[in-house]
Amino acid sequence: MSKLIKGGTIVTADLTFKGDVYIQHDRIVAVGPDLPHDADHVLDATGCYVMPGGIDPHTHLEMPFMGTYSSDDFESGTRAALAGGTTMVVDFALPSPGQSLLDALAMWHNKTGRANCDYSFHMAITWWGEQVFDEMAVIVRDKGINTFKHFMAYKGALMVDDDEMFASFQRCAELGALPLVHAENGDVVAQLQARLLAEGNNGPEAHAYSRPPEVEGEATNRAIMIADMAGVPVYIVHVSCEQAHEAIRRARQKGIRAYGEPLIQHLTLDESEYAHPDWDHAARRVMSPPFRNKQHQDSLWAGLQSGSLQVVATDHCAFTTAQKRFGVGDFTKIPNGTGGLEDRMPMLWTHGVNTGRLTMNEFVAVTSTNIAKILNIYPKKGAILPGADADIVVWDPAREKTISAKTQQSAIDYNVFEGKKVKGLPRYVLSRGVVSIHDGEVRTREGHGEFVPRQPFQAVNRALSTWKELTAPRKVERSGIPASGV
Ligand SMILES: NC(=O)NCCC(=O)O
Ligand SMILES: [Zn+2]
Ligand SMILES: [Zn+2]
Repeated sequence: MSKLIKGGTIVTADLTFKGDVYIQHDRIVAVGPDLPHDADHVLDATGCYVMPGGIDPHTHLEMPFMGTYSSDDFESGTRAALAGGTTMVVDFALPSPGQSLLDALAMWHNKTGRANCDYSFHMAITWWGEQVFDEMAVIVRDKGINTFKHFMAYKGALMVDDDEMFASFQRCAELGALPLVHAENGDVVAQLQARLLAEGNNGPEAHAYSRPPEVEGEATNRAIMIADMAGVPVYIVHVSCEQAHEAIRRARQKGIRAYGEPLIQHLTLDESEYAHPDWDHAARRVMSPPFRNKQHQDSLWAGLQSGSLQVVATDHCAFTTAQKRFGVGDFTKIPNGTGGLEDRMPMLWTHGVNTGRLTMNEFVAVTSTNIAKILNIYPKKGAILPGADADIVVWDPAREKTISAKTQQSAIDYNVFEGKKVKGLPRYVLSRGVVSIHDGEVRTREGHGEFVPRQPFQAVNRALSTWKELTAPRKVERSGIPASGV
């Protein structure tokens, strides 16, 4: 079965040119001007940009969290992803304390039977011991996972301490894996939460008061310094503020390989949402870190423009209004998380490309190609090249809509972007060659999604260990040692 995407402008992370894309089965086989018309299906891309499908490296589908499960599963979540131009998601396998990493991974694989697009996993390190140390090697060498997530927050649940993090980061360095970090100082958050509650501050706005930017900036800097001491690169998820961005920027200027991932929510929504008089409105926007002010947003945009931040994700972790109401009277019980999978690409195009904050090529870089390279799956993903998977979005810059929960794919009953107008939407979305969005209509295929294995890193980890070895502390050999003074 062959397909031809005809008459569009191909936009990649580094090139923009007129051309067609020829697909056979699930792969791109040719890219260039005026390719032959003999394909089984021709998709008209006139007036459109033909780009690599988006990759969202941060989702929590059907995640057990705060006494409930996030409400989008791998079916509705990947359907929402495709509707918005995202053709691959990377979710998190979360072992419970004491649980084998391999058992947790098997549990997460069991959730994916109805996935509509390709997916992969990060493995979370939620506890530490010899078993975890040993199983990390199996995860990397046999299970196709090269990233390990560490939560510095959620004290008493997912949080790990510095000791555990340093041990795990060193293991990542040995295995050619990349540590990911949720950087918030969980001890300080816990104290601030208790103080706010004691003062009678129990509404959703107190969630934001309990997680000021300093909590994130301190933890980000600590994670980066620990990674540097362990001799491993580090990827900071959901960077929301200048303090965290500044720590990443400063580290990068010193040659440290630190990556930063802002979310579309933090780029486009601000803290005023928590002051809304409607409790539900504010609680639906409770996530960690919380939304910030305009200065922090400007910092994140500047980071994407200058390259100090590399990836835009969603952290899609969707809870219904009924679930959010678990926290009426106690903001610490509001399940943390928001949706965004369907809206990431249209919102970033509208607020990034249409405003001149991002070029189209930068858009492709931060939604797809950069993370494909960081995760070691480029050019299978994140590229319009012969041999690449046919994960493609045909993007119509003139297509418009107003975001509404009534028309969304996500299973929840609201949308944090409700009422926002977007200009720039998919005309077609192909998931490994399957036309899943056809002229805006959803034609996803349940079970089509496949696990994408990822090989351990070679170049960066090897370069870092070579440098660490060269600069390691060495004993000074002395010829004459004076006798002890006693
Ligand atoms: N971000 C959030 O509030 N919920 C999802 C879990 C996490 O990433 O911290
Ligand atoms: Zn997080
Ligand atoms: Zn997350």
